[in-house]
Amino acid sequence: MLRIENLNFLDWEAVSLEVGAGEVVSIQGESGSGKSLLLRAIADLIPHGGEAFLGGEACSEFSPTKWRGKVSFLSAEALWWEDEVRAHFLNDPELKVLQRLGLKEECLDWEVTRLSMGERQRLGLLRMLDREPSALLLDEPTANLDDRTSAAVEGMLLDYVRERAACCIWVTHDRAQAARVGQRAYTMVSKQLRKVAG
Ligand SMILES: Nc1ncnc2c1ncn2[C@@H]1O[C@H](COP(=O)(O)OP(=O)(O)OP(=O)(O)O)[C@@H](O)[C@H]1O
Repeated sequence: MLRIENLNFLDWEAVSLEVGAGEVVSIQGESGSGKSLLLRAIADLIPHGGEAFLGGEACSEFSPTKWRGKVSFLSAEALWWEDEVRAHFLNDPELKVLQRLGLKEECLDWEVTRLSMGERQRLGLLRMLDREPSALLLDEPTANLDDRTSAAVEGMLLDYVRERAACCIWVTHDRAQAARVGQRAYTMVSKQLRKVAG
């Protein structure tokens, strides 16, 4: 379980939330309402008060790198630090996995600079799953994708959550997607996280 206790950042109201193993919680909200900041605070990427726990262990008991390996934040604009795509992976993704997401086998040999936004987004997702996180913090994971590829990404993420009993928070602007993927739905309004359904 991912448990968030009184997590606060900037002047947003403190957030407390539990996400069970194999559960997806969706978060919607207007642009600039603080959804990304919340995910970044949970991933310990920005200064915050309160605490997040994974399986009963507090974030503060982990090194930042270890915590982020277990509780992974996926931004629509993931950062790439090596020139070549392959260098970002611990294990090369299987061909059938690349094909499922509509990626070419040779894309692992490409320079990061030649990737389209959608290719970056899908490879960023595979890079995250390669590290086998226990919790996924997804910030608009299908933002740059066409409908068919978006469905493939959605399916892969939901398979991972189910098979690994991972905890997942999924930020999206797509109301239909929020209803499809989430067992519980929240919205960020007036600097508060409010439950809307489920
Ligand atoms: N260090 C900071 N100090 C003050 N305000 C900040 C800081 N970092 C971000 N903000 C502001 O906080 C607000 C929330 O940003 P955030 O990226 O979380 O929005 P969001 O809900 O994810 O939006 P979008 O849907 O457009 O991605 C924005 O107005 C942003 O400018």
